[in-house]
Amino acid sequence: MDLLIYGSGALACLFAFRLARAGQRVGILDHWEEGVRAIQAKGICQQTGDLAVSCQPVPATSSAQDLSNVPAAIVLVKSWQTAQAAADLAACLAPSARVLTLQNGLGNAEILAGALGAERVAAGSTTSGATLLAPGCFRPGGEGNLTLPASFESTRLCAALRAAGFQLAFTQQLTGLLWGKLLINAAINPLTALLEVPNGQILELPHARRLLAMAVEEAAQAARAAAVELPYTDPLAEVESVLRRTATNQSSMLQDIRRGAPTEIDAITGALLHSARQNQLWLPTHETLYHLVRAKVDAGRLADTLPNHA
Ligand SMILES: NC(=O)C1=CN([C@@H]2O[C@H](COP(=O)(O)OP(=O)(O)OC[C@H]3O[C@@H](n4cnc5c(N)ncnc54)[C@H](OP(=O)(O)O)[C@@H]3O)[C@@H](O)[C@H]2O)C=CC1
Ligand SMILES: CC(C)(CO)C(=O)C(=O)O
Repeated sequence: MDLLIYGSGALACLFAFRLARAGQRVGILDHWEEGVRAIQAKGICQQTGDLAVSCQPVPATSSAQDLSNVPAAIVLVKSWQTAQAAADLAACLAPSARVLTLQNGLGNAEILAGALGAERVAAGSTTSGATLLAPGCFRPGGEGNLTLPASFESTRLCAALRAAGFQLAFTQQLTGLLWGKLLINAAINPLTALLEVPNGQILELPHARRLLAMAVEEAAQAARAAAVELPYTDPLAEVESVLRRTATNQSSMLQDIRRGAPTEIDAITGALLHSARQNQLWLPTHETLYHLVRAKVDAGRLADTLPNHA
């Protein structure tokens, strides 16, 4: 295997499918047994808008002990699973292996670097979207950008991603890049999760659009207070463009809410609020969105414990 995708959720399936379709020797490692079993049985299946399904065989395992000397990996699990990913990768990577995280939120690269060494780990960012329809089966949610640190340009990982058709861009401004994605996620994910709408609907609902604009303005203020230069000049135009490009996608936070899983609200909105607080900045819209998402998750858990009166 030349490249390991750590994860078997929506985006992990999208990346592994495209790499396998391009003839790359890609494999999957994840602890989600149902996802791994489905991929072992049928491969990774992509369903497109016209309901056409095509499947690619991809080797998959739920145990790092099945792997050794893996030369490169991309981490595509949720931020609460990053510590587990770090421990697994430490057990199966080759000493010279490079690891790329494309996860949302802040703090993932630091967790991986703690276990693997900072020189082996880099964080990038993607605005591609995908929705998991069933274990091992995904629907792509629109073409996005894939931006990587300049230090990654010559790696075999980039060659594999290019061969799979990903459009790569490179940056020296990693903090700006990660904050650029943080702002997009902090604006889109909580709103779509709370309203339970696909990304594009936010643009159709006037009050949601107003909240989006308020969230974008506050996040841009937090970036300025942290002396971070965002990778775009007009944050609202950028967020609206992502919404249009991924209009049919269910955001990853909405997908979490729908299956009663933990959300990435802490790595996204929590990280933004933390930075703002350090700079004595108050972000009322994000503070409210943060607590509403937490309350919605708690309410969902409570509902699961109540007797069914139907
Ligand atoms: N999806 C998207 O469009 C995008 C996602 N991202 C980021 O990429 C990273 C990966 O996200 P994403 O691909 O959405 O992750 P998913 O939620 O699809 O998958 C992550 C993990 O959740 C568990 N899981 C997934 N689906 C189910 C299910 N139906 N039932 C039970 N468990 C399930 C599995 O692990 P386990 O059982 O161990 O919990 C799986 O490995 C995140 O950081 C995300 O923010 C970034 C851009 C876009
Ligand atoms: C870009 C976006 C909003 C696509 O859905 C995403 O990153 C996510 O869902 O987490």
